[in-house]
Amino acid sequence: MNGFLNITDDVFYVGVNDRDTHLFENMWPLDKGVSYNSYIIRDEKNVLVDTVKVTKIREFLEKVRSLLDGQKIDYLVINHMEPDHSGSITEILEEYPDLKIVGNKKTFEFLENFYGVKDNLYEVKDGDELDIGNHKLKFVMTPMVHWPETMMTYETTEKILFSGDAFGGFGTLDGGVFDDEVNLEFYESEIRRYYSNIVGKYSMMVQRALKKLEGVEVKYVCATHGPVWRDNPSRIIDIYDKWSRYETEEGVVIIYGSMYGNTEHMADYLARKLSEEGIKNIKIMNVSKVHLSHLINEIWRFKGIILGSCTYNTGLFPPMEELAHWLEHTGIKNHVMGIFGTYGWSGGGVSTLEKYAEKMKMPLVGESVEAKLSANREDLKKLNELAKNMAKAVKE
Ligand SMILES: Cc1cc2nc3c(=O)[nH]c(=O)nc-3n(C[C@H](O)[C@H](O)[C@H](O)COP(=O)(O)O)c2cc1C
Repeated sequence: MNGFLNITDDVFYVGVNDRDTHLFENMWPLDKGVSYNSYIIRDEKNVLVDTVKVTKIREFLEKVRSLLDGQKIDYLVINHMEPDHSGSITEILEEYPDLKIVGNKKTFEFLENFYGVKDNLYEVKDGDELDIGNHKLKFVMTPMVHWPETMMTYETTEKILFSGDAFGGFGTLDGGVFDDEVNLEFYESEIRRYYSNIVGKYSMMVQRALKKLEGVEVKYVCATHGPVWRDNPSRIIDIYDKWSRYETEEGVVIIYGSMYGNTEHMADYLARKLSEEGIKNIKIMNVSKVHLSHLINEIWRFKGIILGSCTYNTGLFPPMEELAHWLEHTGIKNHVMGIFGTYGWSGGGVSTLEKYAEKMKMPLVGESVEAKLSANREDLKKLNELAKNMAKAVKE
């Protein structure tokens, strides 16, 4: 999107799209890119809220300059110090050397350590307010959502919540910027992929942050990534509440690891049986092919997980091992699990998954199914049973 965009008469979107970066944080595939959102409030004092990744500095500065048209920036509010938002601070300071940087104590530690900046600081604490004319900013500390210094800035006159990374997600803003202009199904999925992989580990802190916002009227949610919510801001707040309480939808994700197709065959069989039991949301995903972030996204969404692994060198198929490790890292809760797999001689895949389920405190819906090399008639019967139990468990 070229140029700046009005959110209200005095509040503007000056963010940028990144379609160049392959991996966010050098880990998460950006198939559909990402936006770095930044905002300006024009008033007696002009305020810039967050900046953008430094690779996009030229486009960003052009937007800021053309909007301000020679006026200065009085304050730069830093809600989050991760470099995809703080990366342009040095350049902004070169252009607007007199501005005051608004942040909390932790923000300023990061600011000095990252960029050597320690002057012109305006420190705020939870609940502090800053009067900039017609608008007033109130600062809400939201530590560990998902860094220690994270905070939100609430503009009390127009009721705009500048929320930092909370409520944000992947996906560039391709023309549509507001929730009423875009395909929400796509963005909600990408917001959940961001949430489940990056923020979800800190769900308890998200809940704390949401409690602080209870009773606060929010007419706009302006996050640092993804769409601006003006039509239905409570929708994204409610979704976040749900995800951070580990609330799930009825459905089952079957993730399998298979070298020669025998374990995959069992996954297909299970899925058909689940369908016959009336489950509509069924996803079969190949752990070797689909990126972890997409697997975790679907797992976070649906109540039922069925993991299937062939045995490899007495244990789990390595890509399944990686998924299991990462899933544990996210701290996911409130799911039910089913297990199946194959082996050739001594086994090890299924028993490793069973130990994993116990460690994860994920109840097994039924007996695991372990086939020797390929599923025989007896194994299929057991898979049928597993599907029935899973269908029952996710409907509860
Ligand atoms: C490289 C390799 C290592 C294996 N290691 C074991 C093992 O340690 N123990 C075992 O019981 N089976 C082992 N197997 C046998 C597989 O688990 C078995 O062939 C299974 O049917 C493979 O399932 P798939 O067709 O879904 O790939 C191994 C197979 C391969 C190719």
